[in-house]
Amino acid sequence: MARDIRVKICGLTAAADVSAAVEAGAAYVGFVFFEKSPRNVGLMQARALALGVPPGVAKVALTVDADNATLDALTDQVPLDFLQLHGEESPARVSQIKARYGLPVIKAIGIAEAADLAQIDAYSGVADQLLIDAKPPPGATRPGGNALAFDWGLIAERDWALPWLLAGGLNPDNVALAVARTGARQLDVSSGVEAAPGIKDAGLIRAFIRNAQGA
Ligand SMILES: O=C(O)c1ccccc1N[C@@H]1O[C@H](COP(=O)(O)O)[C@@H](O)[C@H]1O
Repeated sequence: MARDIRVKICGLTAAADVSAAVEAGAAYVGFVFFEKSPRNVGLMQARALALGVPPGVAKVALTVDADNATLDALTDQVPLDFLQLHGEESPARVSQIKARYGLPVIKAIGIAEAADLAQIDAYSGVADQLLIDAKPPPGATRPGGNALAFDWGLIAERDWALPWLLAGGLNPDNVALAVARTGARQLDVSSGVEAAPGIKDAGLIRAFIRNAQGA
């Protein structure tokens, strides 16, 4: 039987990839605003992509420790449904951003060991959703999008009051196991549906969502 799993396809840079994600059944599409990422998009590029997203599919902007000037321009130019904060934003900064922009916030938390799970509680009162991702490896040039999974056993049998997404190293081959091990109802993927860093593959997007939903 098909599972009711909501999928976010992140790091979209082309209209054809947005269409592929939407047609495959994505619940969220994500645009990366981080210059060191191969998936980085400019404001006008993101605006054009976001305007092509149909109602019912949430548009998410991913930023990393962005300042107010950057977020002012972003939220002014690009129609958005969520901000995904993927840096070291403190709980106080998350609250400030929520109040200033009036958008729900997804806060990314990097996990490498059990002690990192304490971060989840720290953000539970302020974020609208959590994104539980692998902590970047030493020397990484970006805090996510590294095709790296964490030990799913660390969150097996766990649940939190907030809605949450599982991320980090997911791909069409491991997604069913990830869902079975963690009980995640929402998933986020970027590298695992790419032919090369920053180049999405429509076939992999379709396979990911199909395998995630067990269809
Ligand atoms: O995708 C990026 O380049 C990126 C840059 C900076 C922060 C986060 C980024 N990606 C997010 O990381 C997770 C996991 O990605 P992956 O599936 O392991 O490639 C996901 O939320 C991406 O959107």
